[in-house]
Amino acid sequence: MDTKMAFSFIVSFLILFLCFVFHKRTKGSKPLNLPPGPPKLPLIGNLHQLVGLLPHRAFRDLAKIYGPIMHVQLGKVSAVIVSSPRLAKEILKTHDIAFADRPKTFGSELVLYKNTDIALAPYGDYWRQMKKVSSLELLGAKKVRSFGPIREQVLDGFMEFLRLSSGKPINIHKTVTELINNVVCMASFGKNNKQQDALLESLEEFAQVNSGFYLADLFPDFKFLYMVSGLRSKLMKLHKTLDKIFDDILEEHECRRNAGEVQQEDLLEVLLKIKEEGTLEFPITNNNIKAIFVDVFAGGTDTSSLTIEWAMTELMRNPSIMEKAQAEVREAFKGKKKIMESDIQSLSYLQSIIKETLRLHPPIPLLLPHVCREQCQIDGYDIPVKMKVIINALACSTDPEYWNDAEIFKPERFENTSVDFMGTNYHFIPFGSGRRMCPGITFGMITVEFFLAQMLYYFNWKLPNGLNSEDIDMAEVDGALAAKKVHLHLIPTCYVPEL
Ligand code: HEM
Repeated sequence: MDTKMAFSFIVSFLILFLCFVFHKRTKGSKPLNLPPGPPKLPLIGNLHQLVGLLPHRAFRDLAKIYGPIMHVQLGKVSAVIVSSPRLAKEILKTHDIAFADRPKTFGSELVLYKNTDIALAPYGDYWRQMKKVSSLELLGAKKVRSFGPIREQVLDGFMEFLRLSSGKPINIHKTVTELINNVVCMASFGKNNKQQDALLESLEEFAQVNSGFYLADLFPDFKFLYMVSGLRSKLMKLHKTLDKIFDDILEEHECRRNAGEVQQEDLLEVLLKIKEEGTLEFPITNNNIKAIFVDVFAGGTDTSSLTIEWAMTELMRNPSIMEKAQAEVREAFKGKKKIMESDIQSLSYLQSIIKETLRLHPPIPLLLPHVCREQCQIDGYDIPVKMKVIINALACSTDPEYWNDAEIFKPERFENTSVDFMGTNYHFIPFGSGRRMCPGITFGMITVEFFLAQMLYYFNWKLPNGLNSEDIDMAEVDGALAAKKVHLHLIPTCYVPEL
């Protein structure tokens, strides 16, 4: 560390400490019966218990000691962590309205145009209106089905790429993410966009710096931290880049519209029409549309691609499950020259594999944070207004009280049961539940299923460099998304179907 950096670090720390002491003296403490939790250190609270660990795994371990409802102090942010299906139901169903808010961060206000997207919009009339638009007009079953030809076109290209790569290792993460980004881009704007890679890169960076675990967000009262930590300039730069990309996309779309080239109703066209009709109670602007596309790209790309990567990883680690899955698709598609999206509905074993993947590797293991709007009691403890509430979906989907052999990959557990991810089985909530539940389930799941079905039908897979299945690194990256830390590389070899 150079002298200048060391100096600014020491000064920040001192100011932080003085602010902390001052705050403690001026604020009277209320006699609330908060949930129990691990002992807290002055200033940093429980942050030291998370250093170098993955929050969803560290919280799951702490819950084994302190119980399924825990109070933690993350710097200056007070949070309640819920880790059991019974209490997740209390928050997401019984007291759904009381916990339907989201936290605001400096980053979300800036990059999401004052939180006017859907995912991080505060609970209220604007959010309700846009959630309805997303569920009915953008991501409803009919609209998602209308993008079938796009998925088929992208997958045809992928299968051709795999045939050409036969015998050579490919990076599953990189390839699948790029292709799903193509699907999302074509569904959103009607065509691929030359800036789509830059868009994805910026959104990945935003997801990282807006995870809620950045120093400045953990001490939100101390605004200077945004400056000294460099987060402010990073976010300003990100906002500028994204804004320019979206402006270019809007301009190009306008030109294509004027030239009569917009044929199929892509998502941008749907939103522009809604804007122009002017029938919404809260009229939307181009900035609101840009904020919604941040959700569509951030929510629609990595979640699906990492599910495919984890599913392939588990299949490589479990050869008998891979064999059974390939037998299912090869029987179902026997004699077909081309696989259409309508053909995948009968693949019940593949669907169980996807559910089991989402159970052990929920892409957003802590869901998106909820915020309490009305003081209420959960399990006898007080949860005050503004308290951040984090639901540990991973802890719920691996709770040994609900799952036998909870840590073992066993798709058969989903056979002959009605347990699904639609938000009513609180021991399995990879998409959340209640008012703030994910509206993109159909879009995400159809993509994951169609990709996996074709990858398993047309190809056999093996690990490169003589690796064994036990050698696969199962570590996750640190961030809001539980992506695989070391990308999965696999060698495809063509399977010639019997006609
Ligand atoms: C495998 C795929 C996906 C997974 C696992 C997933 C998961 C989630 C989760 C856990 C939440 C938060 C729920 C909560 O806080 O209680 C969420 C919210 C959301 N997701 Fe997804 N998602 C996926 C795909 C998509 C897609 C494809 C889109 C859009 C194209 C999307 C858009 C959204 C939006 C807009 C929200 C915010 C809803 C709200 O706050 O009201 N997601 N998603």
